[in-house]
Amino acid sequence: MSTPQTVVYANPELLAAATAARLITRLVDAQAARGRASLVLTGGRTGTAVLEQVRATPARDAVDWTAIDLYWGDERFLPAGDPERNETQARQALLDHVPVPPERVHAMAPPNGEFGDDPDAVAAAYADELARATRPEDHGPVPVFDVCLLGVGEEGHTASVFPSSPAVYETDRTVVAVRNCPKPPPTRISLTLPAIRHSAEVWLMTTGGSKAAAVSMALGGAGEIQLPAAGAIGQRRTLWLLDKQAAAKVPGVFSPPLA
Ligand SMILES: O=C(O)[C@H](O)[C@@H](O)[C@H](O)[C@H](O)COP(=O)(O)O
Repeated sequence: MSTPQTVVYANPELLAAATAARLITRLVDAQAARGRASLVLTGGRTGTAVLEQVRATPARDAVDWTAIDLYWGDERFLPAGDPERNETQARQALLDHVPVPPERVHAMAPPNGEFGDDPDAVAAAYADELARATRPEDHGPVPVFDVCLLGVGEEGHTASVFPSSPAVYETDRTVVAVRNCPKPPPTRISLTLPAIRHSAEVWLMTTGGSKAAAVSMALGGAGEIQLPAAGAIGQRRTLWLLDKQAAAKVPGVFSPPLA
């Protein structure tokens, strides 16, 4: 497992633009090496802003969008097309603007989809889909995602794994239903930390002073039960991508001048 690296940006806009550039380069490198790439998307303002920046840059066309598999780290259990679904927001931000084949966009099913309104059934189906997508070299129940994008909540959640929740104690399943979420909507589908940790690289991205305490605790050695984001670690790389406000309580980190 990798040791977290921290990169601080002067403001959220620079974080989103620079992370979009970093992501494009990472995907291009993965495709150059293996002819394909896999990416786990996240909901939330920061994750969506990064996708919007990917869409906006000409460099996006360096990625072969027909040779990428897209997954989600979590999904709000809302009907297809609901504006609050992470899938809806990702499609509007980027996916509707690049030629990813529909069969390579692996959305978590909605309650009005083929697996019905039982979130446990939807979670199990997504776990099966991930298992089917694995190759022998993945050596596990989910693919080794090239990059797993994640946000961070004020109290330290990531994906939809919340502090001291049943999901954070999950050691076997790769995808679970989450109920009674402190962050609406109350019902979600989420990768578990063991699934997230199967990624080659995990990028946690967050901004704003309200996240500073959680970021400081996560990077200061907090345990994953109380601070699930602390357990989001990549096999080869773990990046914390922060603006100055979110990094304000992280000691000794290089911080650029305010742009
Ligand atoms: O469905 C969601 O809401 C996300 O998956 C969630 O994990 C989000 O990334 C964090 O809550 C941070 O959200 P912000 O970036 O908007 O602060």
